[in-house]
Amino acid sequence: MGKTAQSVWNNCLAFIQDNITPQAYKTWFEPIKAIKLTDNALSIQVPSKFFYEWLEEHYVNILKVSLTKELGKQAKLVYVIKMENTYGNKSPFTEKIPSTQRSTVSPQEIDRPSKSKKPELKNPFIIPGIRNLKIDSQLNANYSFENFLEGDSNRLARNAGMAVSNKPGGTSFNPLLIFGGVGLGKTHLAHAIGVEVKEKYPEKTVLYISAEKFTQQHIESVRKNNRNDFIHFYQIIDVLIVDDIQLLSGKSGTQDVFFHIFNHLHQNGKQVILTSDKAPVDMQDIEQRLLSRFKWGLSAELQNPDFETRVKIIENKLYRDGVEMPQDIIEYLANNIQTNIRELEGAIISLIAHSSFNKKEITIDLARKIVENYVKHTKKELSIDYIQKVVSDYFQMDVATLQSKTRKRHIVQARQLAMFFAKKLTKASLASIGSQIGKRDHATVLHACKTVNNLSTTDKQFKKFVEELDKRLTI
Ligand SMILES: Nc1ncnc2c1ncn2[C@@H]1O[C@H](COP(=O)(O)OP(=O)(O)OP(=O)(O)O)[C@@H](O)[C@H]1O
Repeated sequence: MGKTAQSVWNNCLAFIQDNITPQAYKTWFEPIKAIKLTDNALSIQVPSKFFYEWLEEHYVNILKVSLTKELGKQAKLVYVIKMENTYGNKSPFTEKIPSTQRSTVSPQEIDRPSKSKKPELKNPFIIPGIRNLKIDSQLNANYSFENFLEGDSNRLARNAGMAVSNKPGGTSFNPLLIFGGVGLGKTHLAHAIGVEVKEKYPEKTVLYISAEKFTQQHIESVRKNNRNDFIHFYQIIDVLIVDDIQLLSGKSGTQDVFFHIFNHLHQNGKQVILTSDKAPVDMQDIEQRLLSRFKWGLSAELQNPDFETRVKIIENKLYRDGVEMPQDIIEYLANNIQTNIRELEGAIISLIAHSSFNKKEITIDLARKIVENYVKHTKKELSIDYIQKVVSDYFQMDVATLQSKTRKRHIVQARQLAMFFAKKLTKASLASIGSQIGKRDHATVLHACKTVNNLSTTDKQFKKFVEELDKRLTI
C-alpha cells in the first residue's frame, strides 16, 4: 500500500511519543494534522505561528529524525499555519513555511489571506466613548516575568504566558489556564502576562480580577439592577485575567454571566487568562459548558519547583533585597522547604529579620530554628492507602471489601466516604483517587463526593460517620 500523509505522520508520531514527555506530546503534537504528501515533502498543519516557532526551536531534530526514517534523506517538512478566531477573523487563513531543516530551502511559500475585511463586531450596548474610559488594570508591577524564575516545573506555563503577552488573543492559548497547588506562582505569572502586555501594547485594556471580587461585583450589580452595565464593562476588555476561577464553584448565576462575557471576548479575539488551584477535570460544581471552554486553549500546570529552581528563586530574592547569605544556608532552605514558594520567601524574610533585629549573623542554627516553624506547621499529606485503611477499620471490613465491586449499601457508602476523604485531604486528582480506590473512574469519585455532601445534610447517622472519620483522620 502506498504511503499517505496520515500514515507517514502516524509513524513519526509513534517515534516522537516514545521520546518526549507525555505532557509535551499532548501539547505540541496532538493538535497537529498531517495534510499533504508530495514526493518527499510532508505538510503538517499547526494552529499558530508561535506553535511553529516552538516546534522549530525545540523539536526540529526529533521531527527530522522521524521524517528521515519515513521518507529518506531528501525528506522535507512544510508547516501550514492555520489560524482560527484570531483578532475577530472569522475565516481562518493559512501560511506555509518550510522547516529550517529542509535540505533545499526554497523561497517561503506564503499563502496570505486575501485581506479579508475584518467583520465589524458591533456591540449594540457599548456606549460611544466608553472605549476611552481609563481602566485601572489592578496589576502589580513587581510580579514581572523577569522576577519569575524559570525551571522545569513552570517552563510550559511561563513560555505560554510569554507567547500570550507577545500576541494577546493571537495564539492558540486562549484561554490560557494556569493551575497548580498553593503558593506556586499562579498569581505572579498571571500578573506578569498582564504587565508585559501593558508594556508592549499600552493601548490595550488589561484587567486583573480575582474570581471572588468578580462574584461580589456581580451580586452587587444584581442588587443595584445594573447587571447589563456590569457585563458590558467586561466585554470591552482586551486581556481579562481572572484569578482563582475555582471559586466560581457552585455559584451558578456568576458562572452564567462569566460564560457570556467569556464567549464575547473569545469570539472577538480577546485574550482570557485564568488561574485555578486544580485542573479543569478536577473542578467541582462548575457547569460543563464553562469547563469545556476552559479546555479550548492550553491548561498549563505549575508543579513543585525542583531544587535548582528553588535555589535560583532564593538567590534572586536575596539579590533584589540586597542581602547576602552563605551558600550552605541557601541550600539548607531549598532542601527543607520544598512545596510552597510563598513559605520559602517567608522563611527568608524571617531569617533576615531575626538576624538584623538581634544583630546576629545568619547561621545554619538560626536557619534551622526558622525552618522548623515553617515545616512543623505544614501538615503532612495523608496517603490514599491510609485513608482506605482508617475507613475500612471504622466500618469493620477489610480494604479489599471496601474496594470490591459489590453494590451492598454499607460497602458502597464506605467506599464513597473513602473517596470523599481522599479528595478532601490529599492533592490527588479525581482520576487518581478513582484508580486507587477500586479502579473506578473520575466521574464515580465526583459522584461519591456529591453523595457524601448530600447525605451529610439529610441523614443524621451518616453525618456522624463523616464527623467521626474526620476526627480519626485529622487528629
Ligand atoms: N518561579 C518563581 N520565581 C520567583 N518567585 C516565585 C516563583 N513562583 C512563585 N514565586 C513567588 O512565590 C510567592 C507565591 O506566589 P503566588 O502568590 O503567585 O502563588 P499562587 O499559586 O497564586 O498561590 P495561591 O494558591 O495561594 O493563590 C510570590 O511571592 C511569588 O512572587
